[in-house]
Parts: sequence; C-alpha cells; structure tokens
Amino acid sequence: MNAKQLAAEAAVDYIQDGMKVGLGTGSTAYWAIRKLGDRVAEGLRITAVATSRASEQQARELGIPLVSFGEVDRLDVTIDGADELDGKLQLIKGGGGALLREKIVAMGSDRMIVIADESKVVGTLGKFPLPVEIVPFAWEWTVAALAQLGCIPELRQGGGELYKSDNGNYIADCRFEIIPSPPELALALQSIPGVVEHGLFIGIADMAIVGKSDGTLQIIDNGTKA
Ligand SMILES: O=C(CO)[C@H](O)[C@H](O)COP(=O)(O)O
Repeated sequence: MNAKQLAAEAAVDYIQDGMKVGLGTGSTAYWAIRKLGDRVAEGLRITAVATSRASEQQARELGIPLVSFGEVDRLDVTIDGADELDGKLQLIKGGGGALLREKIVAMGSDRMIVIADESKVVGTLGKFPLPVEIVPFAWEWTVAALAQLGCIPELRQGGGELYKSDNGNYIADCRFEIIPSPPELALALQSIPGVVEHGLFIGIADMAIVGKSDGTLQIIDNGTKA
C-alpha cells in the first residue's frame, strides 16, 4: 500500500454511521473516497458533498450518497489532501485547482482531516507555488497585483489553453519559495479585488494523517489554530 493510500484509509476510520462528510480532491483524496465506497457497500450510512466534479463522479460511481448544499447546514468532517503542510497545520492547497470549493467545504465542517504522504510536510510553507483563483475579468491587473506581493505568478495552463477551475476562473500559481508569515500573506491576498480565493488554509485543519514510505503513520494534531 502506498503512503497516500495508507493515510487516506486511516482517515476513513474516523467516519461513523450517520455522519455528513466532505470529500476532498486529488490523488490522496481518491483513496479516501475509494475506501469510503467500500465501507458504504458494507453498510455504513453517510451522506457526502464533493469538492470537485472529479470527486463527485468517483463518489457517484461508488454509490456514496451525495446531497446538495441546500440539504445540509454543516458537515461533521472533511477529508482532503494538501500540497504542503507545516507543524502548525497551515496548508497550501489547490494543486488540483479545487481550492475554492475545498475551502468552502472545509470551513463548513466541524473537523478537517488532512491526508498526505511525508513529502508534503515542510518546516516553512512556500516551496510549492501557491495557487490563487482569480476572475478572468482584468486578469492582467490581478496578476500584476499578485507580483507586487513578491512572487512570480504564472497562469496555469491546461490542454494547450488557460486552465479554468470548476467555477470558470483562472488559477495563478504564485512562486514565493518561502512564505515567512502565511496569515499576513493571506490578508494581503484577500485585499486584491480580482482574487476569488487563495490556497492558504490557516486555522482550518484540525488534524493531519501523514503516511510514510516505511508503512507507518504520523499524526499531527497539536497545530496552533491561527
Ligand atoms: O488541493 C488539492 C486539490 O485542489 C489537493 O488536495 C492537493 O493538490 C493534493 O493533491 P494530491 O493528493 O494529488 O497530492
């Protein structure tokens, strides 16, 4: 079993009968959804919402009951991957382009469990280019404003054209190399009008389950919620 699958399946052990569950996006979340599908087939009764069309389709194929956002106020737990995470459970997300939906779903959950392999754990965030979802209108100005924050922003490409998120927006991948203060950067990003959402998750995750190549798990749950 690979390290992503190990972490993902361990997270599914936290799901109990009757829970409302947020389904993340990406190659690690894939394994969690697959395991949840197995447990639903065995009789586990849950309802779920998905953070992307891809995860929704996977859940549907596996028979996981999906509900609309109008049918639930809050979720009990969301299980999702991350591109980077530090010891305070601050995250960079959005490598798969689903950061806006992922943040809405995670913040609407009583608990967010992050699943990752050990390559995602860092001392300081920033090596992974920070995904920022921006509206197509006047994107040139928004990208220029992002560059003013000290990064090199690059609009994500997909299939020979500009990538569009499930929400019809562009993603600017912002290369910082190091982000000394994620909360300060988050505030600065939020003040740019063309920014819809950014991939810094601060004070949102409650616990991380990290799968290691030696087959063991590391639990990070003592993060200071900023
Ligand atoms: O934020 C995400 C998608 O927007 C993913 O959770 C993140 O990119 C990690 O992906 P993977 O599990 O494939 O490494």
